[in-house]
Amino acid sequence: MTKTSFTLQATDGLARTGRIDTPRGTIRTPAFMPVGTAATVKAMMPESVAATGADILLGNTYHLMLRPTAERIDRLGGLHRFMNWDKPILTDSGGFQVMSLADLRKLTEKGVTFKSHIDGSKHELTPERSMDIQRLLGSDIVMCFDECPALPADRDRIAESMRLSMRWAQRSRDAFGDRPGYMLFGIQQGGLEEDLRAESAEALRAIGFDGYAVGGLAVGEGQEAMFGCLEYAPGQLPEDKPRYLMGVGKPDDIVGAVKRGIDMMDCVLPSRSGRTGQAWTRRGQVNIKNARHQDDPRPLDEDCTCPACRNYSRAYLHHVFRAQEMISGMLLTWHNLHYYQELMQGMREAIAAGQFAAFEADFHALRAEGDI
Ligand SMILES: CO[C@@H]1O[C@H](CNc2nc3cc4c(=O)[nH]c(N)nc4cc3[nH]2)[C@H]2OC(C)(C)O[C@@H]12
Repeated sequence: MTKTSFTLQATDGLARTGRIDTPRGTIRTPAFMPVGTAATVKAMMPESVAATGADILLGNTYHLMLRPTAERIDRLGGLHRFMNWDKPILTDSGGFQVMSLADLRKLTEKGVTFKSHIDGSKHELTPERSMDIQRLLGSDIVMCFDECPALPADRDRIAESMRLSMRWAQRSRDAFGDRPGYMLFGIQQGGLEEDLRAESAEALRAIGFDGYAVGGLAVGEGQEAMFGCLEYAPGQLPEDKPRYLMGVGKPDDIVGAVKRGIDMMDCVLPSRSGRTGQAWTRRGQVNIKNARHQDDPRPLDEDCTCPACRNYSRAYLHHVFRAQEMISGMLLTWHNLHYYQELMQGMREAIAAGQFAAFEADFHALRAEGDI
């Protein structure tokens, strides 16, 4: 199969379930994408990531262009071969990471120049260069090169930034060209301003993309403001294409986003917090480094089938975190990613059965406040 397609299979309220078909495999939506920033989902073997149920993972243009460079990965057969992951990969386009990680950034109409946070070397990213890097990586889903303003920002700054991103979206589309089997997603901007978000959605729709991301969120605005934006932003985007909310989030963020019509999400949280001893479970959060787990023979989550919950006690996990053993981050990252994928599967089934409201009620009823 050389084409790509998005098929909506069922809806329940604004929630949707479907599939994105690509030559490298099918992505079941709603989908959660583990983050594999530097060509690895930290502390996980690729086969373990697949075992958690992930259909797709995320890579980053910014990190890979700096090290080992997109040209080297291309010479070695592309990112899938390089990192031994043969399912779909979505790559972010670099603008957001430049603004959150690089030094000495200079933003012009052309693009962004910056110094590497790794070795201080000078680099430039433009829509054209970002498309070229993502092509060299072999990314199945390419993101437009955009600018994501830090919040809070005044309305004029948000409008100006959004309009720049829309001009960059056109340049990204033009530079991407015609690539059957590969998808290009536009990214909506506009901060928390409904009319600016509508203007951005119309600009993207006029250009035409294979999917549409809600960008500019999960940048410190908080869940209430994010959900407020999600009351209208997904509905401004084409209904027949995937809607991707970038950088989200905690389990309750994810359930709330799917409820409001989001199909895809990514977040460093399950892997990053797994490495620090923070476990996410259906009953809430467990900080395994807390002394009260020291003698607890129970698993993290009695109902979880992941290797950490099947084979180890809280006492063991507590011990290996205290002892700073490498297995600690491996086991908790595996558990967290497994839990996130179970959450997504549960929502896909609930939407297909017209039971999303009941699923959401159960989700919240089970979650205790604080450490369990
Ligand atoms: C919980 O993780 C922290 O929160 C950020 C995730 N939030 C986020 N919002 C995003 C927006 C955009 C966007 O508008 N455009 C493009 N191209 N990519 C984006 C990527 C994004 N990721 C992570 O980013 C930092 C490093 C700030 O902390 C993490």
